[in-house]
Amino acid sequence: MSRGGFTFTFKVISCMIMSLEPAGEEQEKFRSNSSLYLPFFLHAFQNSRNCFYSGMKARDRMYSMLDSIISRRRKGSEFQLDFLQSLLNKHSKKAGEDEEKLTDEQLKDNILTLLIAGHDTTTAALTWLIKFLEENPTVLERLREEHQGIQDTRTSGSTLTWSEVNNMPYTNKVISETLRKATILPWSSRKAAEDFIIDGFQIRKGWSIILDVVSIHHDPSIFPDPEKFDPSRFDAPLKPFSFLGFGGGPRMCPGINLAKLEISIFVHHLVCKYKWRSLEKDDAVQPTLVRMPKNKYPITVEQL
Ligand code: HEM
Repeated sequence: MSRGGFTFTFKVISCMIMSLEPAGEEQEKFRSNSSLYLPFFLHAFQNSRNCFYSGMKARDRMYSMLDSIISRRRKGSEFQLDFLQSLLNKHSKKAGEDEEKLTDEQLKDNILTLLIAGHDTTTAALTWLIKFLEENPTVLERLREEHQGIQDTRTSGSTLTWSEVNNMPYTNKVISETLRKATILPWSSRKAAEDFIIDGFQIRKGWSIILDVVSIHHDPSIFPDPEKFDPSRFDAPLKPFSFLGFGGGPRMCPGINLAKLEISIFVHHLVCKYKWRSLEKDDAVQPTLVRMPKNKYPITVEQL
């Protein structure tokens, strides 16, 4: 699953951010370079010099590809309605303006940040979701009912409309429960803005703080029977900051709506058209920055 999920999420994100054609040569080059760049992040804690070297080289190749895309756009030989174009429109220097603009280096860093932050997380979310659905047939059945209901009331075509995507209450709960149980990003960090005391511990202004999100998401006083996959936990509003699947506060994930949109569309087609079965039973988690099933959860898929 994970390889297919990786390709799918990469194509969606690279298309939205900088209009790379889903089957084009640039898309393929970007995808293969970013799969070399990612291990550098994911294994940062395992200190691998090989990963670091090949990751930096892949980053430089992506920078030079971005240079040529940006130059085509600046010359006007290419125009697209995408995120890169809105950055370029806002950050091109115009005569008489003294507003601070992003440099091309900063522009390229922003694009790479979105690509890197956006697709591996979404791939992991889809992989866990497929695993949890297979392990919980009653949840799958209810989810399928929601999506078949959408299909049955549609008068034409198979493309989801904006209002259909925004009216999937059970799917939203399944996504949240997936992110709670799997906790794809296991920790977040913050710097204390002021002195404070928490549970009797004194924290000083300026200290770096690591939040252990796995423990919060598996705290039985907040989520009773925490190992159970139970989307109904999200029926009622939760205590603030107890669900941190996309983080919280001003540094919360800016890609939350895009991620939910991608997952909802994927789920719709998956549960309406297919059934699947895992090929291996293994609950181990890969101990990397983005938590994935260690065996990448191989499955066989059949049409319904
Ligand atoms: C299921 C998919 C995703 C999950 C689970 C996820 C989760 C997270 C989490 C937990 C954080 C840290 C928030 C905090 O510290 O409070 C984060 C940050 C971030 N995410 Fe996501 N994310 C996902 C998809 C995306 C997508 C699609 C994009 C963009 C295309 C994106 C871009 C970012 C960026 C740029 C940050 C850093 C924000 C900052 O530091 O100010 N993420 N994400």
